[in-house]
Amino acid sequence: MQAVTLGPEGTYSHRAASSVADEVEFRESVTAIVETVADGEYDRGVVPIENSIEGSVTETLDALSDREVAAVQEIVTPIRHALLARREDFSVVASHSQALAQCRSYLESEYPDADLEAVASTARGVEHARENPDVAAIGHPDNASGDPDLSVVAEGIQDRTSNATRFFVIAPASEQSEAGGKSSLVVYPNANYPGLLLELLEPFAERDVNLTRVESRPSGERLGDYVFHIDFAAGLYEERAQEAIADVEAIAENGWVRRLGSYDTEHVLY
Ligand SMILES: O=C(O)C(=O)C[C@]1(C(=O)O)C=C[C@@H](O)C=C1
Repeated sequence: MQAVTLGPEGTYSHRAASSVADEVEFRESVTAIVETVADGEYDRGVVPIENSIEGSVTETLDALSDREVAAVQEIVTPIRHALLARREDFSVVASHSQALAQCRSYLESEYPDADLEAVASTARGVEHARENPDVAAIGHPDNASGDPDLSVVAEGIQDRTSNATRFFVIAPASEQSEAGGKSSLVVYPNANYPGLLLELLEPFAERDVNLTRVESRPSGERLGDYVFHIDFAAGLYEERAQEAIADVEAIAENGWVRRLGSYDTEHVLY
């Protein structure tokens, strides 16, 4: 199967995508990946959702509320970052903003004077480091293999050894499934009153459905107006999930509820 993910070659997304697809193509942004899968150009896309240190990948959440796709699998993978450079006296560290944030304490203590440059992906940062000896990159250590000019200056530089990122494997909306141990919803209530969030969550608590994540993102419509991303540990085939969603739909009657579908989790090591 073919999948599209964040490029260029060598990103963590590429590694995650390789576990579900034998052919991987690249795009420059998560939004472009979600768009191309929503349009049916690709059967599968792989996008980062959330990191154990830095939290949600907000561009992904926003793309998932703007476009209709299905989440058909969840991939959880440990993230062990390396510092890659042509020489040890660099002045700039380039990487994806998530990776820079995951190594914040290390960079502050070891390279307090370095300028941090956020680029489209870790592998894009590696390209900069290859081209410019003043630049070091944060990425997977294998990005240095086969390149005699690029060395691994340090390994395991993430601020916690438990660092892990969760990815969604996405598919066109028609492939939404009811089978799986977890499910995701995006809810826009288009309302704002005391107790709204409590009301949205109660249907799950009442039916003993465990919520695994609740995230709010600004709707962009007006200040204080939110879209909620809700993940829970039940399949959409289950009566308790269907009933909870029916309640949520009634509360969000002036807005909308998008089902990303149900999926299982795969833990990938590399
Ligand atoms: O830049 C990459 O290598 C990516 O695949 C993106 C990404 C992310 O957005 O979180 C994926 C995993 C790591 O958490 C760091 C960066």
